Amino acid sequence: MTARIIDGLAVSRQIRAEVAQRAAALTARGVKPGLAVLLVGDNPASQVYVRNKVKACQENGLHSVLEQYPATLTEAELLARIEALNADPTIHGILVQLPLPPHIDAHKVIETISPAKDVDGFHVASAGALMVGQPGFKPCTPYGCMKLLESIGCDPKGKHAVVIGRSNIVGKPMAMMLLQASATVTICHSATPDLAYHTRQADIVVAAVGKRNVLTADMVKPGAVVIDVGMNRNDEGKLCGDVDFPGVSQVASAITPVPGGVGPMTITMLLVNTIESAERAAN
Ligand SMILES: Nc1nc(=O)c2c([nH]1)NC[C@@H]1CN(c3ccc(C(=O)N[C@@H](CCC(=O)O)C(=O)O)cc3)C=[N+]21
Repeated sequence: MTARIIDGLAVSRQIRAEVAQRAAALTARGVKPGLAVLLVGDNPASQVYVRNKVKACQENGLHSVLEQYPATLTEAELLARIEALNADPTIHGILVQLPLPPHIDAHKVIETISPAKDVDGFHVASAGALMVGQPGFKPCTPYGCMKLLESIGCDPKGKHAVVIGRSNIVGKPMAMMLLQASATVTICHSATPDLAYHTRQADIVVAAVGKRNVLTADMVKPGAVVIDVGMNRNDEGKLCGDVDFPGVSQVASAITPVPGGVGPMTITMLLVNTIESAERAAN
């Protein structure tokens, strides 16, 4: 079997077109959706990411503010900046790019963002809302993975989904979203003794570890759907995921590539959350 490749760029384009329409409608009503992106320090990868986020806003009719601060910014200064943005009616979403310098407590920073503007979905209130099935912002990466499943007509209901990785920003919320969609969910992680035992039973596998070749062809049930959240570099310095793509695509029925899979969806769902926030503010 050769798997269908799930095109994250194409799905992104479609959702971004809807975002642009909603942004235009809001703007016509006098509410231009606005995102503030805060970057502390000069991590080159972070600079590329935040620029891509700002660009995506511009392309789809959202207002964005990029605030760049030196690594010497104090935690108190950052918290004060967030408080000001919480109170700013032109801003509907606040994103503080991670990682933060070690002298700043990321947890404290995230908890200072108003849950109403937490478009990353990282606040404990957002995590709690997801857990109990209440409205709140969903973390963009797993939310994007759900949209990718939807795009190929894969309904998790009644399926066995295996999530590899238990991070607060991907693994845990991914498992919650799949559970909400009525999948039977297994969460595997670094202390799972026999990962392949679990993945071989999965109808859906989501790999979110941050390590190459975590999932190989022998670990996948024929016909399974495979979502690769990994972002790694191979020996040639090329971007690659957690999944052995050439091998697994011979066994799976559908698979996301890296790049061009989950990555673009993360930014797309950030736009969706920001629009959602602006719509709530306008109503
Ligand atoms: N507060 C916060 N929110 C985030 O959402 C957040 C963050 N901090 N810190 C860093 C990670 C990483 N992240 C990515 C987003 C898009 C791509 C993306 O578009 N990737 C492209 C390729 C990009 C390339 O070629 O380098 C793709 O996979 O096709 C990747 C990574 C968001 N993050």
